[in-house]
Amino acid sequence: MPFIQELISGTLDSEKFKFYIAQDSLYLEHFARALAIIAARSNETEQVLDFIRFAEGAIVVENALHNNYFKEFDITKNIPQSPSCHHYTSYLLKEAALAQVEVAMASVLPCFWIYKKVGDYIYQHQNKKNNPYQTWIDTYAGKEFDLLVNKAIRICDEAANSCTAVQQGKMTAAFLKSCQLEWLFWDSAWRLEQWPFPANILIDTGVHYR
Ligand SMILES: Cc1ncc(CN)c(N)n1
Repeated sequence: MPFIQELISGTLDSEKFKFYIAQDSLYLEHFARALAIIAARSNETEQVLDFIRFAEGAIVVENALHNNYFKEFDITKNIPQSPSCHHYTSYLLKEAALAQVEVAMASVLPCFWIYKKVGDYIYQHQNKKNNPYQTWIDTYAGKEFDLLVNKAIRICDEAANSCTAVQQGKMTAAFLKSCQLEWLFWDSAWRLEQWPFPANILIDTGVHYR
């Protein structure tokens, strides 16, 4: 995707990166809540603990990185979610709350796995010289993130083993839906996606940390 290619070369328009970081920060808030709901609904103590740790990681580690970028790039806080961000987070929260918990687990798996794959790809092809997005690149290619992602994949595989073929089909569908929404999220940053309404009537239903 052009967003990824230009992140690699370091030529990405800073407005697009700022848009991405601001939206991703909103995404992470909701993603962490979805993980916490899955933790509460999990059937095994180990899974409860793992999903609580995943939720903590999304807030503490990933959002801390974003906060640094907020300062460095002077990004505006408290903006409303873009249409794609709103759609993706609403989908994850719906799955976390209403789907069979194994299906909910599959719906959040691309959030881990795609970032690992994309992170590794970027790391291997990166231009290290004066890339303004280096810290971002290092976060998702690191060993710690690798361990986290492998754990999320293992949990899903184990969960799938206890499911019927029909339930496994629903897990696959939820996984593929989130893969498409990950694609849409990058693409929306590239397009600087906006609602087709004037700014003064945009409604923000986000849950910002206080
Ligand atoms: C949209 C999105 N998806 C996944 C990740 C990695 N947790 C993220 N930061 N942003």
